[in-house]
Amino acid sequence: MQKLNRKTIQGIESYPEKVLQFGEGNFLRAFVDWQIDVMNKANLFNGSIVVVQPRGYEKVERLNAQDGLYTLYLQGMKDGKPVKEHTLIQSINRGINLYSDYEKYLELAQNSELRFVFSNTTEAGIAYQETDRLEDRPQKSFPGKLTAFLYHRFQAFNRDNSKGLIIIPCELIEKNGEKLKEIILQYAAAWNLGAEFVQWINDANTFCNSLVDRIVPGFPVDTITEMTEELGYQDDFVVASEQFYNFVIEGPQWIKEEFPTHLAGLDTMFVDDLTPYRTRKVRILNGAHTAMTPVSYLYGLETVAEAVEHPVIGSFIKELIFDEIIPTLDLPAEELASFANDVLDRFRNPYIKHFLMSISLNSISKYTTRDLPSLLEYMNRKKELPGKLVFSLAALIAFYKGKRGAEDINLSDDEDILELFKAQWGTFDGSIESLREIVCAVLGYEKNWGMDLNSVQGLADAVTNYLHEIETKGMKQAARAVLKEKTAR
Ligand SMILES: NC(=O)c1ccc[n+]([C@@H]2O[C@H](COP(=O)([O-])OP(=O)(O)OC[C@H]3O[C@@H](n4cnc5c(N)ncnc54)[C@H](O)[C@@H]3O)[C@@H](O)[C@H]2O)c1
Ligand SMILES: O=P(O)(O)OC[C@@H](O)[C@@H](O)[C@H](O)[C@H](O)CO
Repeated sequence: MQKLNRKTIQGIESYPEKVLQFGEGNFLRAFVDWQIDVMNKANLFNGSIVVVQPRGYEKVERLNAQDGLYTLYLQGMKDGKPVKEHTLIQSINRGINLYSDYEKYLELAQNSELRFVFSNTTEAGIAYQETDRLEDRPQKSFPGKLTAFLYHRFQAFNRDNSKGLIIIPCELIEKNGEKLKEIILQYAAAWNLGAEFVQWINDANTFCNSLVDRIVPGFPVDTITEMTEELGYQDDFVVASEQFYNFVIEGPQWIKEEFPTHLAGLDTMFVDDLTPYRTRKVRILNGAHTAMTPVSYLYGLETVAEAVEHPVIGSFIKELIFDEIIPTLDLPAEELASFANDVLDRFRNPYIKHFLMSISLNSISKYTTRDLPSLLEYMNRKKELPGKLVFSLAALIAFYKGKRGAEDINLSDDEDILELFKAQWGTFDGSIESLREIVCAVLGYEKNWGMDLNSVQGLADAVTNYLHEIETKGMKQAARAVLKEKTAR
């Protein structure tokens, strides 16, 4: 079988390099790079992407072996009909290995046609790293790397304001653009880059906050053999995604002239305030994902679709969304219900296997940003605890015991979180008192929750009771019981 690259596939277009992208991951390839490919194929953007890997370099080298080409499978409902299609994405021109080719990175900073920066470095990526220096090749952090790039550009073009960039981070954190800019200015101060550089960052560059939405399970492990036969080439970067997408960019309307998604029939939105879109998406879609994962996995299920279609777990998820998350949001009820129903349909997508284990990564911090605000707001509004949200917190603590029956669970989270759970579950003697101690220690881990959750009235007791039920009766019985309850015990 021939390998995918620009020699084996004829007629691949090349475009001037207009975009620097931090991240070679599945999501960006199925989202931003796809949108740029759609615009290029409609002769509307005429630009290609240079990818740098935020950490390491192996993937970018492997992507270069395919000359940046890869296949995107889009599978799901499109205009009301189930559609499964694939397309060869040609928008990535090359990747740069920052460890061996840092000079090429600096050369790119001198390219006058370069205009955009996109990134997706996970929720952990937009962070200041005190040890980063301007002289490092490369800096450890993504914002450190970008600051060095921008400083080189500022010098190369002699402070020219017309050579600034439009910077659109896609990380799922609040005010991602503002946060990134803040850290760049922090580096500018720490590295003594001068007031003129700070002025140039402020005047010449446009930092946008953004919200992204598309379910991208990534490399289709279970169907790659049939796909390879269908494609007729070997592609190590195939990415599978749903059809649905939503890209909301908080930034000036003039960006549309340079990034004309609307002319290509893409409904990417440019808005003044993305807060309502973000809250709705993070609380309903991501909140449901994070809350359903430990419950469904310990129930014995593997994928999101199995969970939503399941008679018990499916009802659990619906009640969680409609009875406990939606009542804490301020958008019109009909709009929220329609969004939630669409989300449930997306979860049911029969074409893609979205594994619960892949969603489970960093679940403890995800619960803080995606579910805890709903739990606290519910308590604030109704003066009682929401049963399913509390139950899912108990299920999360059970999940972090690291066992599903005799099977080990491959937990993936920050070292301190894994240590906390290991130490706590290490003390478990089978009694409810010992479970209470575990719960109190977890709820008291302020570093994660941003507060001591033991101060939420009744929460420690309710979590302990649910955890006791999960431990003694098993998830199947415990989940069935919680369905009948309106509030937490
Ligand atoms: N896959 C989806 O459905 C989807 C949808 C919307 C948003 N997202 C977000 O995108 C992020 C990446 O998802 P993906 O599916 O592309 O995963 P992936 O594993 O394919 O890619 C992860 C990317 O993040 C980088 N990275 C990982 N840890 C990092 C760190 N500590 N600092 C800097 N960079 C780091 C990796 O180098 C890689 O580029 C996730 O955090 C997720 O929140 C994913
Ligand atoms: O990608 P994560 O690990 O941050 O979260 C898992 C899912 O909730 C997430 O990927 C959603 O599928 C996505 O946010 C949909 O746009």
